[in-house]
Amino acid sequence: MKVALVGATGYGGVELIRLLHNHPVFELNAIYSHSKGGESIRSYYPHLTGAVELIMDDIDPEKIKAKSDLVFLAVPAGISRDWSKRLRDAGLKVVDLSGDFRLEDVEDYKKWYKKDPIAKEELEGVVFGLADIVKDEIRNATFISNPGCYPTASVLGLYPLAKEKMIVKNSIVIDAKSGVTGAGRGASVANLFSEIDENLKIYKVNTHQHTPEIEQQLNRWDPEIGMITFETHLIPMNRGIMATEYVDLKSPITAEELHKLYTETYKDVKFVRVRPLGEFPSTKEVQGSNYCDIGVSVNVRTGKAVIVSVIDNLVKGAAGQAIQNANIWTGLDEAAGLDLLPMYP
Ligand SMILES: NC(=O)C1=CN([C@@H]2O[C@H](COP(=O)(O)OP(=O)(O)OC[C@H]3O[C@@H](n4cnc5c(N)ncnc54)[C@H](OP(=O)(O)O)[C@@H]3O)[C@@H](O)[C@H]2O)C=CC1
Ligand SMILES: CC(=O)N[C@@H](CCC(=O)OP(=O)(O)O)C(=O)O
Repeated sequence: MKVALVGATGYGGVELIRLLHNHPVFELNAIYSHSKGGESIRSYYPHLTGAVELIMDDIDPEKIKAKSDLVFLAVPAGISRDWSKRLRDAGLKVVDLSGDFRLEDVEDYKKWYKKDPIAKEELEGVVFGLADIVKDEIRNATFISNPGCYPTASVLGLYPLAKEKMIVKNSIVIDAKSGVTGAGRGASVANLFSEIDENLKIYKVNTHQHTPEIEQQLNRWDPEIGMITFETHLIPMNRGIMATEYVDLKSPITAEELHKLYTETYKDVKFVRVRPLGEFPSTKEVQGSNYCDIGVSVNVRTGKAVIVSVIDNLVKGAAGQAIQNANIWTGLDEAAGLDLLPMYP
């Protein structure tokens, strides 16, 4: 099946190029950029020399449709919405990596993304593609909205407790850290080496746009979960997210019982790996892979459940999950092209 990529010059785009290069069915035959049409992707990413030397074209939905059946759209929120519509109108299947279509409440989008809300009709048929959990919804989608990086780690970390309705209202605290590639390739002073190296910064305190996305998903499984406290930090590394979730539970539970809940929930879920009790994952242990690794514990003094979930933001948090979604949507093995061991060390 021929697939296209819009937003090829970005970090999400170039990670899609890497993963699609070895895909057994999807053939990436065309890539697009709004400002670099006519130029070779190699000139922006020399590591692709001799392997992928496609020339980028201007974004033209009709032209894309003539060449490909499915498109991965990896452009910023606020820009994605118009391209999504035009690509869908041209008859393409679209997997969108931006935050534009993730929030069911359009007022939430306005409030947290500080952009004009999307018309409700535009959300019809959109599926929030949390690929490890909602496979049946994905098979019946008309459009896939790929989850955000932090929400992927956080929601997979909390799903077993949410579906069993074990969480005390408004009690969830998520302390999350990300590598710098999460911010994309665009230059900014805040992301200079001299600002990031040997530094740890909290950002978007109580205002992060992924807050309502996490709440929306958790409240689907348990409407009593309410609101969360979600804080994000930038750490001096390229790839990786660690989300540590602190939760009050309605009834006391032992660490063994909690661990059993997680291992049972995820026993048939290929890309979520629950670590043995007492072991906690680190970001390097999933780097370059589509895995989300989880460690669980109970603080016996306070009774809080403490869950640690890690992903590679560019793979499970973006390109990998997008391909997993496209695999499921088109009837392929969900792991096609994604059976990658993490790069270690
Ligand atoms: N980085 C990450 O870890 C994650 C990213 N995402 C999401 O994926 C999407 C892409 O992110 P990322 O690759 O990191 O971002 P980058 O900043 O690295 O790249 C942005 C891309 O968007 C394109 N673009 C910018 N403006 C426009 C426009 N007006 N019209 C069309 N294309 C445009 C750029 O193309 P050009 O070359 O023409 O400038 C570039 O290819 C975003 O929505 C982001 O939120 C989601 C999860 C994780
Ligand atoms: C490190 C870093 O800056 N990460 C970005 C992730 C943004 C992102 O992925 O944007 P969406 O809202 O489109 O999902 C952030 O925290 O805003």
